[in-house]
Amino acid sequence: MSTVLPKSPLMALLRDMPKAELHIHIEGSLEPELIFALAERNQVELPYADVAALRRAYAFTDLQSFLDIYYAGASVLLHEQDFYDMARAYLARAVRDHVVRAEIFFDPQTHTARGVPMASVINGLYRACREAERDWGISCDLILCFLRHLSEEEALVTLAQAMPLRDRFIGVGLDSSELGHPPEKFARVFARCRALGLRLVAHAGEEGPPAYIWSALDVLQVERVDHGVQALQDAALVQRLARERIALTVCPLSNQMLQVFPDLADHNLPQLLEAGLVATVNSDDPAYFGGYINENFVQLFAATGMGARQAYQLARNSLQASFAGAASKAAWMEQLDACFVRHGMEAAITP
Ligand SMILES: Nc1ncnc2[nH]cnc12
Ligand SMILES: [Zn+2]
Repeated sequence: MSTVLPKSPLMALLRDMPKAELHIHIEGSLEPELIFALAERNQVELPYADVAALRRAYAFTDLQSFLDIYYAGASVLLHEQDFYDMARAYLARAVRDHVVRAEIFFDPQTHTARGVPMASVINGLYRACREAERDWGISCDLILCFLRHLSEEEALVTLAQAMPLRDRFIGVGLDSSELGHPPEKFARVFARCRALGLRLVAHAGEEGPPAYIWSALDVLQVERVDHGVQALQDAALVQRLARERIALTVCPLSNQMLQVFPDLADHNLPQLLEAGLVATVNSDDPAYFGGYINENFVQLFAATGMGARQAYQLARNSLQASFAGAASKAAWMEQLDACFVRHGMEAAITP
């Protein structure tokens, strides 16, 4: 349930500023209403009577308690059109939050395990991306995630299944249950992806220890770390992340809902910025965690007391850390500066 917050110039700026969303699981954007509509369309039985009963189940104690419900929700996705509808709905919502660039995670193994063809998953999502670019001017690309609770052999099979559609996704990631499944379990599949020229990211340091962030960097050679909030426990790791300008895709409302930081006021994002890290704000699974990207910004800033300078830094970080081309990034940076001037916040963008 989102808190009602006072309208202030800062909150208006947070909502209006152009930003990139770099950590969004498309299956986590499935709203309960769409889950029920797809269940009916596809004749899938759900273990919940109605939307309200499903929403009542969204009381999570940790990552695993969320994942169990998230995978159940995804069971209604069967046909290419379902994947298209889900991504179209997310992208329409992202445009309203002034997202100019979205790098969208998807979990193919959740679907291929139920007999859904890989092509249905990728083609539906891909068509939604291209049409959103055409219709709304948002830039978007897909990142295929391997489920880390499954084996590396299964990840290798998944990669082989996706190869005929290699031009339809730009990178790979690693998600699902973190504890007990360290990044190095996926060394070979990531090496293969690197050789294929795919961009590399991985969830690390959400619930897991700093050691998982080290191995995501050293073994998988990722370019960004998803979450990474546990990095602050390790001063040498913070130095490394800052020196190499490795971005962290932080998800405040997710961290609150999964009890990583039960109180948003205690979230360590202000300290991550203070330490010189390239932190960004993202929504993770917005349909489950109470808000899309702007809600993450607004609630985090209201709880921590951060101001316009941090807003500028976070928006810049997101655009800079995206896998978009240099010309697009330069254009978005200009739009960002213009937005701060329009809001009378020039002081926040002067060095
Ligand atoms: N927050 C999260 N962590 C790991 N895997 C996920 N899959 C969807 N959301 C996730
Ligand atoms: Zn995530």
